[in-house]
Amino acid sequence: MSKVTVFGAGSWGTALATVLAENGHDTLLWSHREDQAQEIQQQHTNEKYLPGTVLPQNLCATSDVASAVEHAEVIVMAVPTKGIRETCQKIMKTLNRQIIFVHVSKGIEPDSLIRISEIMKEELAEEVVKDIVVLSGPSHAEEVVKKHPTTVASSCENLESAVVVQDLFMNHYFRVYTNEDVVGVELGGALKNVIALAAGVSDGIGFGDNAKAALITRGLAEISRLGIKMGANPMTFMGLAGMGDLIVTCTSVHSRNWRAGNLLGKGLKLEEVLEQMGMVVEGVRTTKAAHQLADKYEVSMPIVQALYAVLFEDQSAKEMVEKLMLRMKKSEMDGQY
Ligand SMILES: NC(=O)C1=CN([C@@H]2O[C@H](COP(=O)(O)OP(=O)(O)OC[C@H]3O[C@@H](n4cnc5c(N)ncnc54)[C@H](OP(=O)(O)O)[C@@H]3O)[C@@H](O)[C@H]2O)C=CC1
Ligand SMILES: O=C(CO)COP(=O)(O)O
Repeated sequence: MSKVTVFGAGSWGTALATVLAENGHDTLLWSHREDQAQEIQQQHTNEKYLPGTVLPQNLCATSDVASAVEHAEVIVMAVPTKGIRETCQKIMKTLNRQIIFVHVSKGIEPDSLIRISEIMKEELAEEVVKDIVVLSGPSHAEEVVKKHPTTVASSCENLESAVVVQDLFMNHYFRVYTNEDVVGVELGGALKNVIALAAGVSDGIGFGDNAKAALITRGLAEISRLGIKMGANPMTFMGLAGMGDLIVTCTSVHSRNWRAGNLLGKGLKLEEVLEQMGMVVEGVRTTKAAHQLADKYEVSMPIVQALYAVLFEDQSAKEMVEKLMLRMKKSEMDGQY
């Protein structure tokens, strides 16, 4: 049994804390809101993020950072990308020993253009980090708490730590594979959100399965092209953190990115969509980052460009689809990998 603290009590942090508690680990869930920590601790629910779910009785919660840090042999970071720096800074105030960090967030920081593990390395002192492990794959929180079979990858350059995290989470409904390609696993998880937004837009406009299959397939080509230039193993994009997560996010009503895209496709403005969602839509900031990365690495990413124009340049989604379709003709294999 290990002592684990999960930082971030949204849908995913709560679902993962549930898996850990059910696996018998002494699990503490940290929320930045006192009322939410109390709800989880006393009523064993998290109604805003996982309505109707009864959480394990042995799952404890707190909003006190110092006791959350004190508890942890392993820390799981489950806050949205934009909260990673701030949460690491809070943890650094009292952490005085070396532990394994796991992160489960799926984003890339605009402007700095760095991945989550790189952000964490900037904010956490070397002396307190044994390793940073990424846990990522096709895994909607809503299905995990129903114990529906789910598979993810545990990724770290140090395989030993990836295995430690595999062992922490593995059970009969949550299967964890190891993968040593951290760059590919982080990029796959972040960039699929951009394509899922586009798939939602397509569905919102009223296009059908042909269009969605095109977005998934050509989206994967864009992700792979960029990922390979950034040093990822191409095979990762065929795996759970690549194709697997792309499929689940582009096709599931659970996906906030798909749902946000769907509302955009129906004609709502981005600000209206984000207000209506009330949960994190990582793909919006990551579209900005992906657009910048395409420029930086000189990679052709037409779907990313089209979505950027819809989100940030007030272009009509329908017109952007037409532009995508009427680009210069090419071979399917042109600049593919
Ligand atoms: N949901 C899922 O199925 C999956 C999500 N992920 C990834 O996990 C990450 C977290 O997503 P998810 O749990 O779904 O998001 P949610 O929107 O469900 O919850 C976000 C949680 O983070 C809290 N929060 C927001 N900003 C901060 C901050 N600065 N410091 C501390 N806490 C903060 C929110 O609090 P408040 O209520 O006050 O806003 C809320 O509790 C994302 O990167 C997502 O891509 C990965 C796999 C699956
Ligand atoms: O990453 C996820 C599933 O693997 C969750 O996707 P959304 O953030 O779009 O809900």
